[in-house]
Amino acid sequence: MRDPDALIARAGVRGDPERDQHFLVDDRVLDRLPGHLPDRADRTHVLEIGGGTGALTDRLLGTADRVTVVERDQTLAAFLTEEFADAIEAGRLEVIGGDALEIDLPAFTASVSNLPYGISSEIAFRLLPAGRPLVLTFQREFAERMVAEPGSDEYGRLSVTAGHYADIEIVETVPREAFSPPPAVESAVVRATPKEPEYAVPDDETFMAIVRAVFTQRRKTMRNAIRNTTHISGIDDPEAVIEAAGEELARKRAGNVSPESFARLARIAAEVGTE
Ligand SMILES: C[S@@+](CC[C@H](N)C(=O)[O-])C[C@H]1O[C@@H](n2cnc3c(N)ncnc32)[C@H](O)[C@@H]1O
Repeated sequence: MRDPDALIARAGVRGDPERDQHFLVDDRVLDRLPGHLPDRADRTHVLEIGGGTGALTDRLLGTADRVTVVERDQTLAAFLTEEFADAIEAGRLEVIGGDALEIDLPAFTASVSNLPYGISSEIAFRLLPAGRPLVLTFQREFAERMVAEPGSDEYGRLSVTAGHYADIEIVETVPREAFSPPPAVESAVVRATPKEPEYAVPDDETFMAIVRAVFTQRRKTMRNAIRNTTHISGIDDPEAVIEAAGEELARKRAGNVSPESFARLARIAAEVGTE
């Protein structure tokens, strides 16, 4: 496997935190990342967002049939193309020099990525609906919000929406020193194993809009949160929704409402609350 420090030296770059560039330099963490995919994950086409100098790309080529890496920085994309010319030639690697938020992402069977932190949420919600296993590195605090349970301080919109698509687990925490340059905070590696939710929703958009709406008012009771956020939720008749949902839910705060109860609320809203 390629040495991460040697890759940085060959690329002749220094990670620029302003551009979300923190390169992983700890071999043990790098070696473990592909192995965090679920055992039965299909590794025929692994997508990596933010290739950097290619230390993770190299490990992915060791386990996947084919890898596509997206890198916005054109200097780094050019370096990856040169460094991994053999794999490209063999049809095992494609380097896309572009912004992962703007390009059409290719169909992939799994993704392992050390995400640019500035856009980790947007990227996660581009990847999760694909229903493929993901191993993603985030800021630790963000990862903790993803896995949080109802009733905890960290539980919120992110926990409900991520959990809608996948079982989310933190599989390891990564210290700042594992990166060059070190980021301001610790990181955590998350495994997302796709699943069908254990509840029915009228459609994902209605469910997501209601969750987004009521968490903007997380200190209010659900009764007031539903009333105050119809411009976000799209609910036309909040009083009918509150009445059908019942007093027990109306008195709770969003932070204590389970995903199943949000799903029930979305079903009620689709039935009685929207025109
Ligand atoms: C945290 S670094 C990870 C680099 C490498 N995978 C590693 O583990 O060492 C994130 C990388 O994403 C790239 N990046 C930042 N924003 C991006 C975007 N919108 N689309 C694609 N790549 C981006 C940065 O240039 C940087 O190389």
